[in-house]
Amino acid sequence: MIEVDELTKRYGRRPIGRPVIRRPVIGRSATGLLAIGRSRNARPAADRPAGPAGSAADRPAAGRLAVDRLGFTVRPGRVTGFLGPNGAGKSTTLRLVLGLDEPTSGSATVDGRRFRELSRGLRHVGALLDAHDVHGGRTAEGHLAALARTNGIPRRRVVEVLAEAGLAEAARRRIGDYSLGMKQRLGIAAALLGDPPVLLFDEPVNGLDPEGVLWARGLFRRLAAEGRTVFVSSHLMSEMEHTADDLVVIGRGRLIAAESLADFAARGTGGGAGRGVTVRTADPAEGSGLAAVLTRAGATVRAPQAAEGPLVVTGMGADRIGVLAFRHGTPLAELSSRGSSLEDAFMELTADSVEYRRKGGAR
Ligand SMILES: Nc1ncnc2c1ncn2[C@@H]1O[C@H](COP(=O)(O)OP(=O)(O)OP(=O)(O)O)[C@@H](O)[C@H]1O
Repeated sequence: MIEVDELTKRYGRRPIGRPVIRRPVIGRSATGLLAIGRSRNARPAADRPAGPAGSAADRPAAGRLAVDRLGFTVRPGRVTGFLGPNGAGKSTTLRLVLGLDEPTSGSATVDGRRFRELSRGLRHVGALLDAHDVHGGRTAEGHLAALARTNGIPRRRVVEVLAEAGLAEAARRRIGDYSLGMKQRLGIAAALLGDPPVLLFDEPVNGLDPEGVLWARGLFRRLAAEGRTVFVSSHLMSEMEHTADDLVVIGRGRLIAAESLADFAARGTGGGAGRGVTVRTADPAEGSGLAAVLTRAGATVRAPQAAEGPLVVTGMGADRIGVLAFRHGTPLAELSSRGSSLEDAFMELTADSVEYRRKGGAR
């Protein structure tokens, strides 16, 4: 179980125009998990070379409240999706949970203890934060073997997780030659290495092909079915709706929702029937009869624009429409929900938190 309580992170000021210094944190902790993460803290000002006098590099950027009194619980035996628009604070929260950054206030614990207090490292928590945080000159096998060695994990696990991730044949190739999707698979393999009860994945399906996405979804479901805590971040609701049992949704560092997927979907416009259902009858002439039946049952029916066009029904779900059509003896050629209520709920609830969007454009 992961518990986050009043967690707050305010980043310090850093000069404009300088990149974030991302220092490897390998060896900073005996846990070994830190070997697959990096600190994103900028170097302290005194530590940095000065920029040209009066340049943008000398002007301080305002400190950034990336995580703002965040509180939620991630339960075992379930896949929990961690959602929010770009820059919402998801990666920062995951780094705080993993002890890779210090919170300004509040706490994050894994099974009741701060991550740094956990002695079993990768055998307690597995994480994929950034698939690129690997040594390009190593082979996948060498990388995993090194992690296994420093965490007291049997060598046979390296072979097992490489097979699980579909990388058995590429195990002896340089990671530098891997595609993004292969690096994601390797990152997931590394998270599984210690057979941990708690797993965190930051945007794990980025770069995966459709087969890879299906594999990852199946894997997360299986890990949860085994009783593990599975926390998966994404900025896309469509990724989560096939995988997650629960959702934690944040925007601008603040909690927007922490509830089951079903409860979250019910918040969408019309509770699932908001965008309507497309209904096409096999015989266009039967459409008006069905429209009358549906209207009597309480639905709103928009008539087809052309004789052979579909009806658009709102205020009633596809399942109920199917039952009424069946009872009325009307064969259907098409019955489909128009868009997802989850997507609606996500867009509506995070609308005020979206920071980066095209001016004058649709979200
Ligand atoms: N080391 C840092 N120093 C200063 N600001 C930072 C640092 N790391 C992140 N931020 C800022 O904190 C905010 C939250 O960033 P974070 O990467 O946690 O968001 P995110 O939800 O993971 O976004 P995305 O989906 O785009 O990856 C952003 O405004 C980001 O610019």
